[in-house]
Amino acid sequence: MAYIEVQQATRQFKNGEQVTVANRDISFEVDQGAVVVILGPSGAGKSTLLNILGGMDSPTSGRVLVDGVDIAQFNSRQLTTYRRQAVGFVFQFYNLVPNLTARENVELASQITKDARDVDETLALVGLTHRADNFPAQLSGGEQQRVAIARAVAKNPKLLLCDEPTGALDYQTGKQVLQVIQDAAKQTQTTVIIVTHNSAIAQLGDQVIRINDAQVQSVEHNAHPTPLAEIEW
Ligand SMILES: Nc1ncnc2c1ncn2[C@@H]1O[C@H](COP(=O)(O)OP(=O)(O)OP(=O)(O)O)[C@@H](O)[C@H]1O
Repeated sequence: MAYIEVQQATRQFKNGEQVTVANRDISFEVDQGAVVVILGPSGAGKSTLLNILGGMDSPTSGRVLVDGVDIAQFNSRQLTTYRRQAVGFVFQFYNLVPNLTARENVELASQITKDARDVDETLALVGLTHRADNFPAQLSGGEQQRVAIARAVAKNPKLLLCDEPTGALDYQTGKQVLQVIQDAAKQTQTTVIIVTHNSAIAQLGDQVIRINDAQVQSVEHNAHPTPLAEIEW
């Protein structure tokens, strides 16, 4: 059985008379430890899908099996536990706590998880040992994003969800950050889902899911993902 199985997931939003279908009959499977890129234009429904996988939202209908459990059936308390224990998030704008140091930001995440990784080892994993005592404002964008990755990975999550993780970074820094995500994921055997509208990033995925107009357009398996150093965008 695949690690993630999304089966005909639909998410509708109702606003008075108006109904928006953000995800329509979405189905795909993901193997454990895979790096998956979800690609699609603005408004295609990527964030909606990521929110569902991350337990921040539930589909209106359909099943979302993660490690054999249907999270679409979870009540809000179960979703909170799922988010806390099973999911690491990396956002476009880092979302670090400004008055905590890099180490303290990572500690904050590890403290709420049962099976957390060692904080200093995790900072070393993202190459930030020397910046551990700095506050976010003292760090570059790329360094802040690496703290955010460390914070997500420190929870030892089943799933690492990244929403446009390079969206606020320049070209070279963006590449370095993707490399950190890829290396951290492979070393920790974490399943990674990266949402982006940048089709160049798709080449690094073990799997690429293209979404358009709320639906899955194609699912591609990549036996030989392109090494990041060779990807240009
Ligand atoms: N809470 C909501 N209420 C109503 N409509 C929503 C809500 N969230 C998303 N939508 C609509 O669902 C559709 C898909 O939105 P979504 O944010 O998932 O797309 P996206 O692919 O992530 O876009 P972007 O790349 O611009 O973030 C859009 O038409 C959006 O307006």
